[in-house]
Amino acid sequence: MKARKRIALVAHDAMKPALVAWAARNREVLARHELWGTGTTGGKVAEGTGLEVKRLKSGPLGGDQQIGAMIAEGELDILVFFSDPLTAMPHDVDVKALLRISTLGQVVVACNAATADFVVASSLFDSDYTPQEFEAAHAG
Ligand SMILES: O=C(CO)COP(=O)(O)O
Repeated sequence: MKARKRIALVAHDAMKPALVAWAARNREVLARHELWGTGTTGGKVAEGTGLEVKRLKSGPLGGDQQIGAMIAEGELDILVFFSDPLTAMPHDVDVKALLRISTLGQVVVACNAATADFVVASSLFDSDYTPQEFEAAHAG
């Protein structure tokens, strides 16, 4: 991972205000990185914060899968995904697939504001940390 992180922002409808509020609170930090988002989330974050967000398709229409494909290609470092734990989603399989490929791809995943705050506060966030180098440094 390079110092300039490639960050995907995704939120289910009930969680969009919380993600926009989180992004606004961390606007200065996020402005130094490359931001991607599913369609509606990306639009709301851009509108609410003035940050530049590259928008993919809406989640239920393939946006989650597009983000998953980027992760499979090694094109994203961090996924901030405020999922709704209280509502059944028609595209639940896409959500599961996205979290699965994120786990496999060593992507940093934050599913709520508490974790997202820890991620941006980490000393690793503004470093050239890579999970592979970290493992090598701490092996045996
Ligand atoms: O459904 C989503 C994630 O599963 C988010 O999609 P939107 O940002 O287009 O609402």
